[in-house]
Amino acid sequence: MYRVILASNSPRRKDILENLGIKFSVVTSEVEEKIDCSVDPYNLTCDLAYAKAKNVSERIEGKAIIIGADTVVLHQKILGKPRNHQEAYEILKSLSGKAHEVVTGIAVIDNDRKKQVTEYEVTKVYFREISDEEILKYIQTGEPMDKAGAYGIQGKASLFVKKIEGDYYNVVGLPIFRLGKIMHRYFNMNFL
Ligand SMILES: Cc1cn([C@H]2C[C@H](O)[C@@H](COP(=O)(O)OP(=O)(O)OP(=O)(O)O)O2)c(=O)[nH]c1=O
Repeated sequence: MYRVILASNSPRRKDILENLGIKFSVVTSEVEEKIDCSVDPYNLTCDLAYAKAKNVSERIEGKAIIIGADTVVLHQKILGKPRNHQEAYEILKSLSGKAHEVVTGIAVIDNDRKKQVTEYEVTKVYFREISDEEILKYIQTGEPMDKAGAYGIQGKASLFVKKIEGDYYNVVGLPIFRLGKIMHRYFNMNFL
């Protein structure tokens, strides 16, 4: 039986996988994430997800299936995590009243069979108009700072979301529908 390792520091990704009742361990990757806005954003998330999974696969002993992921928000440009409150304000202001994409790249590596699969998932998110006062109050909750696009749909930013098209879990950081398909199709593993 293969060990499953989640190569992520994100508590949200851990929660999503735990929800499925799968046995896995977490090993945080040592990849320093750099968002190069000149590259194709879909490839970027795949490359970063792969770099995280690969980094962990090189540091562990024994056979394992390693899962890495990377999430960005796309609205005119690639939006990662805000560096400070001012940037969080600017990002949220730009998302107000508009639709944007949340893209998560996912990489799965089987270190024994030297097999690897990388794909990405896109979810469209529609925000209502958000007033400056609401943006400032939201920033005070502390929610935006460790999240791509400066918001968490699973938290108080749910108040801003009119509708979404696609996988909700993809927005939270782990496209579970796609991951389930990859595991079944390429790694012969069934989460059910
Ligand atoms: C848009 C959005 C993002 N996010 C989070 C998911 C990711 O944790 C984070 C994007 O940052 P990532 O760089 O993808 O991940 P991470 O640094 O948190 O963890 P690691 O690299 O170790 O895997 O934003 C939410 O939790 N809710 C949301 O609604």
